[in-house]
Amino acid sequence: MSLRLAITGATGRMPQQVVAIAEERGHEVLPVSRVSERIDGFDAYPANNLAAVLADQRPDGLVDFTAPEGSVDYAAACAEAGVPAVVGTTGFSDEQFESLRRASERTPVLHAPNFSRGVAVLTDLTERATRMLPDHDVELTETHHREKRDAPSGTANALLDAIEGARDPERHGAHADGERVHGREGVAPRRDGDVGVHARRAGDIRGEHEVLFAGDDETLTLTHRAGSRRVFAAGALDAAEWLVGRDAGWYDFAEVLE
Ligand SMILES: NC(=O)C1=CN([C@@H]2O[C@H](COP(=O)(O)OP(=O)(O)OC[C@H]3O[C@@H](n4cnc5c(N)ncnc54)[C@H](OP(=O)(O)O)[C@@H]3O)[C@@H](O)[C@H]2O)C=CC1
Ligand SMILES: O=C(O)C1=N[C@H](C(=O)O)C[C@H](O)C1
Repeated sequence: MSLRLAITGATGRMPQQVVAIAEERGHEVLPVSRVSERIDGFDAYPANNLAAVLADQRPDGLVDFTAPEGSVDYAAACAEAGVPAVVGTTGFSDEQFESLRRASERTPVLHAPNFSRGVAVLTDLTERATRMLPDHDVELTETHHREKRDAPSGTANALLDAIEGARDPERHGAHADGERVHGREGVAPRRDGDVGVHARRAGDIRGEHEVLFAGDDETLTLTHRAGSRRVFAAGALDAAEWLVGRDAGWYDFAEVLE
C-alpha cells in the first residue's frame, strides 16, 4: 500500500526518521515544517497554514511527532480536513490532551506515547507482574537523551497508569492507595504502595524504561531499551497504514498490534 503522508515537524529527530522509513516503504512524503527554507533537498509545506495545505494536497494521513502545542493545532487542522492523524508527541497537559481527543470526534486519531512493539509487551508484563506480586514495592526509572523536554516520559506515565489500573484494592490492600513519588530528597521514607518515579537525562540515549518489583527476598526487573529511533518511526508508520480508511474516533497502538 502506497500512501501520501504529511509529516509535521520535518526538521526534528523523530520526524526525520519517519520521513526516511516512509520513503523506504514507498510512501509519498509531504514534509511540513515551521521552517520555510529547503530541508535536505525538498521544500517543506508551511506548518502555519496546515489546514489549507491539507485541503489542497489531500494526503491520506498525517504523522506528528512535535510538541504538545503544535500537535493540538495540527490535530485540529486534520479534524477540519478529515485527515487521519497519528500522534506520537508526549508531555500534554490534561487540557491539551482533551483538545486532541476532541479532534477525534471528526477524524481518526491514534495517539501513543511509545510506538515500539517491545514497550507494548513491557506494558502487558508490567500489568501481569503488578497483579501477581501484590506485596512488592514498585519503582520506575526512565532514561533519555539530554534534549528531551518532558519528564517523566510519556511512556513512564503510561506504565504508571498500567500499574495503578492493575492494582486490585482487595488484593493489594494498603498498596492500592500509594502515590507517584517523583524522586526523593531529605527524609523521605517509602510509604506503602508508593511508586517511585525517576527520570534521568544524559547523552544521546534513545529511551530506556525499567520497572522494578522488589519484595523482601527477591527482585524482578523489567527493562526495555530502544537502540534507535527507527523502532518508534516504524511503529508509527504501521499505525498510519492501519488508520487510513477508518471511521472518526480515538484509537491506540494496542489495536494496531492485535
Ligand atoms: N511516541 C513515540 O514512540 C515517541 C515519541 N516521541 C515524542 O515525539 C516528540 C518529538 O520528539 P523529537 O523528534 O525528539 O523532538 P525534536 O525537537 O527533534 O523534533 C520536533 C520537531 O517539532 C517541531 N516543533 C517543535 N516545537 C514545536 C511547537 N511548539 N509547535 C509546532 N512544532 C514544533 C520542530 O520542527 P519544525 O520546526 O520543522 O516544525 C521540531 O524539530 C516529543 O514529544 C517526544 O517525546 C519521541 C520518540 C518516540
Ligand atoms: O523523547 C523521546 O526521545 C522519547 N519519548 C517518548 C516518551 O516520552 O515516552 C518515547 C521514547 O521513550 C522516546
